[in-house]
Amino acid sequence: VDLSAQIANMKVNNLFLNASGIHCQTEAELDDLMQEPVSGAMVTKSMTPQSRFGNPLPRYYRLANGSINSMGLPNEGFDYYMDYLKTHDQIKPVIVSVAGRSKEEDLAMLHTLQDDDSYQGLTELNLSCPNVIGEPQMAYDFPAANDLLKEVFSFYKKPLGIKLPPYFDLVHFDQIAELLNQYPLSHVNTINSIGNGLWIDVNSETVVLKPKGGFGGVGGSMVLPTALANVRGLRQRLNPSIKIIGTGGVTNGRDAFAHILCGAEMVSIGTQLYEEGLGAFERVTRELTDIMEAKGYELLADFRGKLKVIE
Ligand SMILES: O=C(O)c1[nH]c(=O)[nH]c(=O)c1Cl
Repeated sequence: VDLSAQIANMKVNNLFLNASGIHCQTEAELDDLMQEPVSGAMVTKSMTPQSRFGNPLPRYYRLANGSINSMGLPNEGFDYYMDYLKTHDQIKPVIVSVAGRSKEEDLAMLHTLQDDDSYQGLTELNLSCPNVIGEPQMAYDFPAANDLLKEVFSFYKKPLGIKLPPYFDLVHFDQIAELLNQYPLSHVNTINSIGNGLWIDVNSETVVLKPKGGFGGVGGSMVLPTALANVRGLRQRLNPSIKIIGTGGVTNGRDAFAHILCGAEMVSIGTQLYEEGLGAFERVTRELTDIMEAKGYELLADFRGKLKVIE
């Protein structure tokens, strides 16, 4: 799938997809996403070479205005998802999310995808999982990320995007964009959860997640300002050929509209999709369509990236 081809004159109805990790680990969940009539694409749970149970429970907790998770990359393993693609009609593009626990694991999975002539899909290299115990986030280690991407693009010739964590300093927007602009990326998906937050139950004076002493990635409506900043900051700095999937904090049509104003080509829904169910796609799409009609916009391209600043 070439996102730009799908994006050309996209109307609202195929704008949305799930955030990786949400309703996308098992065959049954993937079938639900495949059959869901409104979303325009879907992404798998980030996969590792072997299946993983992930971190001990409790590892997800809903907050008043978001979520915190320390799942620890639970997934069915690379071969399971390859089999899924080979045995199911792709009614919509399936983005394959890859998250090796080392450079070697990333390269091994990407070599297999590159060498598999039957695989013509869009792949997303997740450089931003914050919850694998003892593993630093590659996307915060610029030299290591550059080494990895240099090696990846020496052999990987199919469409490839990367999933980034949020950055919080404009100098880091400059640095990651300068790094990424060297490579023929299909897209950047930003943001992943805000890593290593901490939530406390004051009544019991206890953390709410078991792994990592309670530290986990934060998502949901409270991360919208950070998500919008990262979509906007990267859109302003990345080559136009690198599309942006906006992820983070989308709960309604207004949030999706804001992501598109910042330059998002497609928009993921994560925490809200998990809490509300797949019906969120239809609701958010309807809300966005209503906003567009009220404003006189017919196409997403009519306002994409056209955020105004105060002169
Ligand atoms: O703990 C996880 O599985 C996880 N959780 C996240 O919030 N982002 C990720 O990329 C991953 Cl891989």
